[in-house]
Amino acid sequence: MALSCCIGQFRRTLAHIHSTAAGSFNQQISHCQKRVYRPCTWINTQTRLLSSRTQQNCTRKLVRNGEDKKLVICVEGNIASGKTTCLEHFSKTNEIEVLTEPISKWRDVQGHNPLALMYQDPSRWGLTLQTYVQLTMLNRHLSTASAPVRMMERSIYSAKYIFVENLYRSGKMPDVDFAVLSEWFDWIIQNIFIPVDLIVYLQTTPQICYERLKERCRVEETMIPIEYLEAIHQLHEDWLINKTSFKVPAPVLVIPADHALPKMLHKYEENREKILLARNA
Ligand SMILES: Nc1ncnc2c1ncn2[C@@H]1O[C@H](COP(=O)(O)OP(=O)(O)O)[C@@H](O)[C@H]1O
Ligand SMILES: Cc1cn([C@H]2C[C@H](O)[C@@H](COP(=O)(O)O)O2)c(=O)[nH]c1=O
Repeated sequence: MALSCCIGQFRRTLAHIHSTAAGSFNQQISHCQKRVYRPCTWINTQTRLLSSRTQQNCTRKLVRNGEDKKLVICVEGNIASGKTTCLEHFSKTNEIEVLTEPISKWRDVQGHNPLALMYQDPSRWGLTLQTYVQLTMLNRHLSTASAPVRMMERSIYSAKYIFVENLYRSGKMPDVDFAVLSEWFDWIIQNIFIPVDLIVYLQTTPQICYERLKERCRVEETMIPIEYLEAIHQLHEDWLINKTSFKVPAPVLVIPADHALPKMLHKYEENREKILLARNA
């Protein structure tokens, strides 16, 4: 009842906002959020303001139309933990749309390979790669849904909480680079609605990932030492299991993923319903 009241109130506010001029548009939002938005084509045509299922107390963010209705599941895990293989499995289901990581873009942006550059010289190129990862991840999150359920590989959250954090903690990202990236990230999270209903965490041991990574043999990753995978593993554990590092944006379903492929496929089937019925209230 309270919710429908709130939605009704929100719709009235929305109708009012839509019917007002640009200046008034800014006023309406800043009244609520103490921030001023400059209306632009993208905002007017692609987004709307929404008091959504995760936003209360008059907090409003830019939202793409329909984004609040589809189910979003992010598959998280260490490098070579089996995320792509898991997504491939679920991609055979009609109502599921699968978005793999935009790694081809990280390997080729206008002829440059920021992923390779980052591995060659993280202090120099970490910011470059992570800025681009953040942009392409945001783009993935905001892309138009083509099915009622979206499963995506990683998220804008893990890019920041795992990879940027690791570069910074290991002394390979200068303070100023970390500060700039963090301000960008915080702005995005505070101002753009990025819904996640469930995180599926493929929990592996670093040694298993190391073996799978060697077997996959991606050229940029040939010099990755086991210590790097151990650090990435610990950051995942602290974020998603111990919950001692950063806010977790959705409930977490942990799937132990050290097993051989046939057993993993069986586990995915066992968890299918839990995954597809997830809804982050
Ligand atoms: N359960 C598994 N057992 C053995 N090898 C696996 C398993 N799952 C994936 N692989 C292999 O390990 C490598 C990494 O898997 P991938 O799905 O690409 O991981 P990610 O997307 O997490 O980096 C690939 O060569 C893949 O074929
Ligand atoms: C998100 C993210 C990824 N990377 C690197 C880590 C790996 O080398 C690849 C992703 O490979 P995976 O097999 O899909 O795990 O990209 C990075 O350096 N920074 C990031 O934010």
